[in-house]
Amino acid sequence: MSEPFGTRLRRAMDERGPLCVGIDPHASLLADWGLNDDVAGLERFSRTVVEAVADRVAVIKPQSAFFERFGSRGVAVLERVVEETRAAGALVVMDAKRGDIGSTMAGYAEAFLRKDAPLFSDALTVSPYLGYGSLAPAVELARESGTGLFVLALTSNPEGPEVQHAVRADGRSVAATVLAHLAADNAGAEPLGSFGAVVGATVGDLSSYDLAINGPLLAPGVGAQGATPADLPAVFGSAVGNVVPNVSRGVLRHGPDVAALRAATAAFAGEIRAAVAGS
Ligand SMILES: O=c1ccn([C@@H]2O[C@H](COP(=O)(O)O)[C@@H](O)[C@H]2O)c(=O)[nH]1
Repeated sequence: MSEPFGTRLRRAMDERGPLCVGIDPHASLLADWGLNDDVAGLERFSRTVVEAVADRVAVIKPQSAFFERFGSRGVAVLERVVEETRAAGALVVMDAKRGDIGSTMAGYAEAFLRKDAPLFSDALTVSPYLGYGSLAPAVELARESGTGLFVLALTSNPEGPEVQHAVRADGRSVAATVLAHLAADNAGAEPLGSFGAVVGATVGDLSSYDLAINGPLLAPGVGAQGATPADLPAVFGSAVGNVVPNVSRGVLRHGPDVAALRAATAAFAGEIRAAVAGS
């Protein structure tokens, strides 16, 4: 049986720090890097990021949307990015935000979490808004293949609260319900469960939420969306040690120079380390 994602992630965070660098090849970034908005530009951009940082950060998060927009040739680039990232020692969290009825969810799970799949990743972002139970096939396959999930709970965008803060008949919010399901799926896991939540670093006061899910908290929003590493202790409180902060554009805007990408990554990593240590 494969070593669980949560165990591998904890080790990677301890060895390399918790920073996750996102690969988000926006058309505007390709232009800023002097690249064409085509498959060759996509490939050069993504593989430069892998070369610059995959040997030094715990996690790389490719944003599938920016590869899918080029069709099958873009997806082929994504396959190479996944392979090269893992070869360089970083874990891959595929940000594809999949979610569907259970029988279809099984197909999505096979696409990303089955060991011999071309896009086999260490973890996948998923949406629970067809009901957390619809994710069961992905939870089951993740357990089998030693992979993980990051379930959208409290997203970093301003539109999220209208759904996520909605209160159910039992008085509990939708997001709190997602967190409670994750805690149940992570019960008894050591040192960390494999089923994480996406909780934006921009969301502000989380004191009414129980973030003690015994799993990782993927925190987008640092950098371009306005949150800073210094905000993390106040937002996540005692759960800050399980936070995996994601920075995409905040690092990527320093390319295409590899040394500059590395310097930006090191600066974020240092600020995050200092913020977490001082909390
Ligand atoms: O709540 C969420 C969930 C996912 N994301 C994704 O993270 C990155 C953020 O990129 P930045 O350039 O650092 O803003 C991007 O891929 C989003 O789709 C998120 O921002 N918020």
